[in-house]
Amino acid sequence: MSFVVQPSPPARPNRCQLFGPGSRPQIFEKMAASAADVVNLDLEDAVAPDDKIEARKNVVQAINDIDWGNKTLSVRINGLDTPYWVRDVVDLMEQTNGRLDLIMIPKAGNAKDVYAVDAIVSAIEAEKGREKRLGFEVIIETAAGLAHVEEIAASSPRMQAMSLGPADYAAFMGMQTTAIGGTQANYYMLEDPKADGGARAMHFADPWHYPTVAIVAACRTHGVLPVDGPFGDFSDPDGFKAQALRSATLGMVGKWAIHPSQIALANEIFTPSEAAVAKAKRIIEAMEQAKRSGAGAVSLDGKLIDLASIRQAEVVVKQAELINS
Ligand SMILES: CC(C)(COP(=O)(O)OP(=O)(O)OC[C@H]1O[C@@H](n2cnc3c(N)ncnc32)[C@H](O)[C@@H]1OP(=O)(O)O)[C@@H](O)C(=O)NCCC(=O)NCCSC(=O)C[C@H](O)C(=O)O
Ligand SMILES: [Mg+2]
Repeated sequence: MSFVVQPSPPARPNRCQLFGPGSRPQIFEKMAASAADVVNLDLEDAVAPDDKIEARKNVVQAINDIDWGNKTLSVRINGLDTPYWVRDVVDLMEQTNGRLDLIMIPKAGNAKDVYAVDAIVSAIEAEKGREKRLGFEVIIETAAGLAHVEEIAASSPRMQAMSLGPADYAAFMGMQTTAIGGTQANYYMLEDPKADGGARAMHFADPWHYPTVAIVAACRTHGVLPVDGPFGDFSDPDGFKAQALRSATLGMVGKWAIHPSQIALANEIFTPSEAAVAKAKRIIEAMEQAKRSGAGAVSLDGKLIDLASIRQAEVVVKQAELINS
């Protein structure tokens, strides 16, 4: 046990982050009317270089003009290795009305990347006398980002969320795939040749397991929301759900949607089911009784529960309360 208490992440739902290119203003109203908790207007990789300036203008106008309701509103700026990002930040800070909640920093490679954006945002916030502090979210999608994941999570009090970007991650790691997330056909093990009469079933492994766990650990240490990134094949709802279930099981709180058909899937998987909440409440109740009778560990439905079970059950109950609040 550490003397350092694990800080809580921001208390807001983040089950689904819906992305849309800044160069496609026709869909902005649909994004605002969607059931996603977070809307991400994109200035980065979904916008062609020739459209960057126009997309920035569209996004500034949309932030000011559209009713975004109670959504968390975020803009993904261009990467710090491009000529666009400084103007992205300055225009968002100087030309919008204060509705913007977050800036998403793509390809964050170390804490200095976040510091650079923080310096500009802090200066303009102070100059303009803005009372609402803009938050940051980052994408871990490079080898450097993964190597420095913890310092990035700890980089600024503005940090609210951290996503895995499987497409760029695969590219920067030199992985042999062009798919965006999900099962990789060549990442499997064959059953022992001596087992099952030599039939040799294939067992697919999860190439996203390591970065997912690294992100979750860094986020949980520093009070940041860990989020699963995009699943590119929007014609494969089962594949999306399987990926989302894996990341939810490992501690992530939500997933990106790159098409409206993925919003309900993400919301379903990252909302604890009634059965899961009921079971969690039974565990808490049983442990309350156990504590009153002086026991630290008891059995419930033929299984061990102890004080750690309370903490596990509270994760489920708190997540459900957050969503229903
Ligand atoms: C993927 C798309 C290009 C598909 O667009 P489209 O062909 O228009 O789809 P549909 O015809 O099926 O659309 C059906 C209706 O839904 C509306 N629509 C489409 N997309 C969106 C959206 N994102 N938000 C809201 N509404 C949307 C259409 O207008 C249709 O409406 P209607 O006509 O009224 O029925 C497109 O979905 C798209 O652009 N998606 C977002 C792409 C994006 O932002 N990508 C960036 C994030 S992923 C990434 O960057 C990788 C990551 O960084 C990494 O490294 O892993
Ligand atoms: Mg990317």
